[in-house]
Amino acid sequence: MIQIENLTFEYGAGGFRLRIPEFALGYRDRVAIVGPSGSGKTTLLNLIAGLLTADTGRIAVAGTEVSALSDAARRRFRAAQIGFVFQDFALLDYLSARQNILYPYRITPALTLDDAARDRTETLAAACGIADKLERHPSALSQGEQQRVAICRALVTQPKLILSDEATGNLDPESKARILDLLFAQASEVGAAVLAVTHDHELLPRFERVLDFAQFREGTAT
Ligand SMILES: Nc1ncnc2c1ncn2[C@@H]1O[C@H](COP(=O)(O)OP(=O)(O)OP(=O)(O)O)[C@@H](O)[C@H]1O
Repeated sequence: MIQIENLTFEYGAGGFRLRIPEFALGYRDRVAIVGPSGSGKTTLLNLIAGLLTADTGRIAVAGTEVSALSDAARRRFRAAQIGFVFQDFALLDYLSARQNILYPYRITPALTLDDAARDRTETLAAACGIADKLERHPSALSQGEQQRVAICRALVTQPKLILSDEATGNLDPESKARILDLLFAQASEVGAAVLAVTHDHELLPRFERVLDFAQFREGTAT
């Protein structure tokens, strides 16, 4: 699902530099990313999603080289293939929770907003415990509720790749386990791969593999 070779990326000359010689994520894989704050975990997710562009090297997602696409094509590709739970949720406050969840359908002509998508919104919201909050706007929701809206939005399009940046960070332990169950259940249903940044070490046994960013610190990696 993801193939990375000789990736380098720098935030401007002299800025933080990420170098990953090789990384592969198979279809249906569930891999956790751990590592110190500031080690580049979010940067990697943004590169995979095409929100940042690598300086050198290759990132292929589902066989498509993301950096070779035009901006518009990359947006379409991301919306159709990738569900991204952002660390800061990235919700739009002028929209209700329901409209936020269905937002990918507004911005992606290739996605059809049909009854199935509306039903999935209800099902996901119920599974996340926010079914009665769907008409509220993000500013009237708690951090944990906003996070769950962001999770529903990432899953509603049934993406083949789920990128999650601390998707359970603002939740209590019981909710964390439940949300991870939901992410994995959704992933299994559509055969999706999961790549999840987490600081919750108790969740790591749930993943097949852990990518530790401590190894990339001095620009050396395996
Ligand atoms: N837009 C930016 N411009 C310049 N530097 C940036 C930018 N975004 C992040 N950085 C720097 O890049 C480094 C990696 O940041 P990143 O957010 O990828 O780390 P992280 O491992 O996800 O951290 P955390 O666990 O705290 O979320 C940090 O030193 C950060 O300050």
